[in-house]
Amino acid sequence: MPTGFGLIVHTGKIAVIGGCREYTGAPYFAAISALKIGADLSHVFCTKDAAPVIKSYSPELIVHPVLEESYSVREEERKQVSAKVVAEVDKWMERFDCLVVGPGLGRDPFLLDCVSEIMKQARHSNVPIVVDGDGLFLVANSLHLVHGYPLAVLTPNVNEYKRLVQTVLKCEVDDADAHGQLSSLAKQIGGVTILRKGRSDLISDGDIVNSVSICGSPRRCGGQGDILSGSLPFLLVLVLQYFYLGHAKPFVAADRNPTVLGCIAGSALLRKAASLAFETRKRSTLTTDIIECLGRSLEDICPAY
Ligand SMILES: NC(=O)C1=CN([C@@H]2O[C@H](COP(=O)(O)OP(=O)(O)OC[C@H]3O[C@@H](n4cnc5c(N)ncnc54)[C@H](O)[C@@H]3O)[C@@H](O)[C@H]2O)[C@@H](O)CC1
Ligand SMILES: Nc1ncnc2c1ncn2[C@@H]1O[C@H](COP(=O)(O)OP(=O)(O)OP(=O)(O)O)[C@@H](O)[C@H]1O
Ligand SMILES: [Mg+2]
Repeated sequence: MPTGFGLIVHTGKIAVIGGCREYTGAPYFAAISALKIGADLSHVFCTKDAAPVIKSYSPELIVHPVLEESYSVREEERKQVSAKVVAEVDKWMERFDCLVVGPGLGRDPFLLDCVSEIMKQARHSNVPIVVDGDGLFLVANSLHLVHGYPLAVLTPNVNEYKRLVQTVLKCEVDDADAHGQLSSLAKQIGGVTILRKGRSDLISDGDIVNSVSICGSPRRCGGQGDILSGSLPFLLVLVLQYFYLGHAKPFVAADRNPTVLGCIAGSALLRKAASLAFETRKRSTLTTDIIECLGRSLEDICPAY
């Protein structure tokens, strides 16, 4: 990865699609992590009742209260409301360098239908998409949303991975053949990049499998996955920009898939930050403590000077 990038590269307007009545922490963690590692602007598209809560966490975030859940929309209004929601996000689309779909999104069917349309628009505009949390629930039931899209990254945790394996490969998770199974899964979804989170993070686009196992944290507080999904866009965009320089056809010319490289960097960044936070906070470590260590972790991996 090039050094000094923080000074020269403008990467980044990131949008997180997530945040509903139940979950306001996850989209905040993802969006603030993007800013903490170098994104210029971080937007959150969430439901109307989640928006004031997320706004109150931080003045740094741009929060759009546009998503709707079934309970707030009458049956006969759904088509019209859906078109409005999709248009609200679409008018911003060309300004975004990457979307993160899923942190704290919830599983409301109407909301997920709208998010499917948003993903189609993003794909149509060639915007990279990181799919996490409830976004993976959506994708497991609607694989066509990401199938064959080289700019899609899926970041399943243990449960989300199990669901993907069951749905796509029609079998159970086989840890004796973890690399082979991950590779088959990525191939079956048309070569998307999958980052399987766990004791070691495994990353594959269906070709080789990379493993990141540098020291993380033994503390498993909720929200660490959200830091990862929020950090990935900046790193993906950075690596993609680097590969595009001087390459007419980056996916052909590059000897490594840039989305895989971005995932390796993201995994190392988070694990290092979690380890730094645990050094001082020990068992009281929370996600906010890890976010505070992202800057130091980034300097260790890729110094600004
Ligand atoms: N503060 C917040 O608002 C948070 C909201 N979240 C959101 O909550 C929604 C559901 O996400 P969850 O992560 O709960 O999804 P899951 O339904 O996949 O549950 C994950 C659970 O699996 C358990 N687990 C972890 N490792 C395991 C292992 N090796 N074996 C067995 N169980 C293991 C953990 O206890 C974890 O709670 C998503 O939208 C997500 O983004 C989470 O991101 C956590 C933080
Ligand atoms: N057993 C483990 N030991 C060390 N690090 C781990 C372990 N499991 C996960 N991690 C690290 O924590 C990160 C988040 O993974 P995790 O499985 O907690 O995601 P998640 O369940 O989606 O989190 P969230 O609570 O944000 O939804 C991974 O990238 C990985 O590096
Ligand atoms: Mg998660």
